[in-house]
Amino acid sequence: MASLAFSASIGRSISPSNAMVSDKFESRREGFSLGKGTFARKRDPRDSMVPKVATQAPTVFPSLEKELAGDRNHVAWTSVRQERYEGELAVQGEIPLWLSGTYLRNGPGMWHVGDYNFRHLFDGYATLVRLHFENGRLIAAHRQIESEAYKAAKKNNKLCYREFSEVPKPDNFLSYVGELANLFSGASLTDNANTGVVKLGDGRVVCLTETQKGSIVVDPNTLDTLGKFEYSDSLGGLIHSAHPIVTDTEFLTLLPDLFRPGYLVVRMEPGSNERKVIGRVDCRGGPAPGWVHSFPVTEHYVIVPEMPLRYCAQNLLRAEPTPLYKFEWHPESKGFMHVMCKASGKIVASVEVPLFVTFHFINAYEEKDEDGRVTAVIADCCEHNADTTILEKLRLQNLRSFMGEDVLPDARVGRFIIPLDGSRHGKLEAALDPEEHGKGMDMCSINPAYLGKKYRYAYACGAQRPCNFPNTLTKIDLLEKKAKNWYEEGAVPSEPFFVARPGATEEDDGVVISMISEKNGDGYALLLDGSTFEEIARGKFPYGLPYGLHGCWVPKK
Ligand SMILES: CC1=C(/C=C/C(C)=C/C=C/C(C)=C/C=C/C=C(C)/C=C/C=O)C(C)(C)CCC1
Ligand SMILES: [Fe+2]
Repeated sequence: MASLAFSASIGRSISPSNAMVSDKFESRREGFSLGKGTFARKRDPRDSMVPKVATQAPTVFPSLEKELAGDRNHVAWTSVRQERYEGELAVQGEIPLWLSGTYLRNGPGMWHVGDYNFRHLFDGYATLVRLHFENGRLIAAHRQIESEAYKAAKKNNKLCYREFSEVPKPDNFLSYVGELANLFSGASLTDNANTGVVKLGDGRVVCLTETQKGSIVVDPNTLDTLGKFEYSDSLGGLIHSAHPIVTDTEFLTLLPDLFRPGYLVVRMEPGSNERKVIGRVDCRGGPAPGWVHSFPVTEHYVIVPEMPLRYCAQNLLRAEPTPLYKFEWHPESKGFMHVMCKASGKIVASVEVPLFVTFHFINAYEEKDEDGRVTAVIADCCEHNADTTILEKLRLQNLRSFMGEDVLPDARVGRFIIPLDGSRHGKLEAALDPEEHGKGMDMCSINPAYLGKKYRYAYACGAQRPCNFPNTLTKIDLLEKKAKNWYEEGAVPSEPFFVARPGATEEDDGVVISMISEKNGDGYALLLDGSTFEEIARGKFPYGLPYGLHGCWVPKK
């Protein structure tokens, strides 16, 4: 397939009213050459207009838009146009002068190799986006992460590693046998670090996914891939939680044990690559540990969720995806919450809870009585009403076929109440009426100063129905049990990320950053006031970016 003819006028300066200045481009999008390999894809009628998008003010293609059915070509679910970009964004509104630093957001942004299109949102090759705020100005950049999986796909023009749902096709039986061996050793698993990005206490910035080998160090200024983050311990295992708890003083994560169902709770110090075991939790139900995409902590405890949606060794081996991918729903195995003391590794509570499905914990804290004794742990999460269908809804075909029907399954802020008095059961209830946020709830953040502590506010994506994906930015007030919602028709916002104002004393004194993929193919970075939840500024990208998952903040030194 031919690469698109590429306008020669790249790397030029244009006026800020044209949405960017001093833009640096490299290879051009789908059907584009990336280094040696060519990622060729069927030509999109809009590709011919790419140079316009890159060099002019917001470009809408009204007649073309009408011709395209539904949201088939929503930019949120379309591979990123080009491998990298950097430029200053024209800003409407005012960026607070105190906002000084870099927001990084990671996510799967390229969903094809050659002519082959991936099927699931989580399969895409990682696209890292950077928003640098300084003196009221906003410089944006994006770049593909150079994982082995991405480089091999570019070089060979085919999928070479096992992604979330995609499996490379073995050329013959012998290579299939080899492939099985590779699976057991982990060699065939992807290192496509497409899920999150964290800043460690020592300043290193690491992109992550659920395979341990997919821990990749990047330069937050240039977005260069610096190399693998190699864990120097011998704890082994192939997978870990995609969301470690990272503070200036520690890195905590969970390593699921698929052979002897359970989890290792491990800790790593800043400056070190060695994880040390705090303790182990044995599963109480099921043939395998529950999927732990994330987990919460309090000041003194690590909470280990045992979700009835469990890893499945047979599904890991399959060539074709099953409805729940590498997982299986085992309601008979029940759901549990375990509480481990961070200092001793002892389990202080292990309770059965109602069935649940969650990917993202919001926060947790210790509830105390009037004498200051801890009586319970409260853990909040984005809970999908114990329904796994959200995984299927996140298939690209479903995301790309929105025709106005309301197909997003309901979700809520699930609040676990875990008593520490030896009770055998814990509770799970909605922390507020889910109607407040349109019964959509995922992709959450809090003020990081409240991590593990009693808190009042959470930011997340909710729903304005009908929709097929969370389409609002939502501020949840857990005290008043109310929500404020930001919504723009047809827009797909990414996870709202809270940055506190230096010196703030109120929990919600700061800004919320999100990136918006618009219906017309455009996109912008959005700043909302953390308290009023009103827009304070937006910076328009030269073209819309695909949806992204999780981010982190790197303050200016
Ligand atoms: C690559 C392999 C795996 C990878 C797992 C990955 C990449 C998991 C990523 C999970 C994510 C991004 C979950 C996000 C959830 C967001 C939701 C529910 C949003 C809802 C909106 O309404 C394993 C499967 C671990 C195994 C082998 C290989
Ligand atoms: Fe996540």
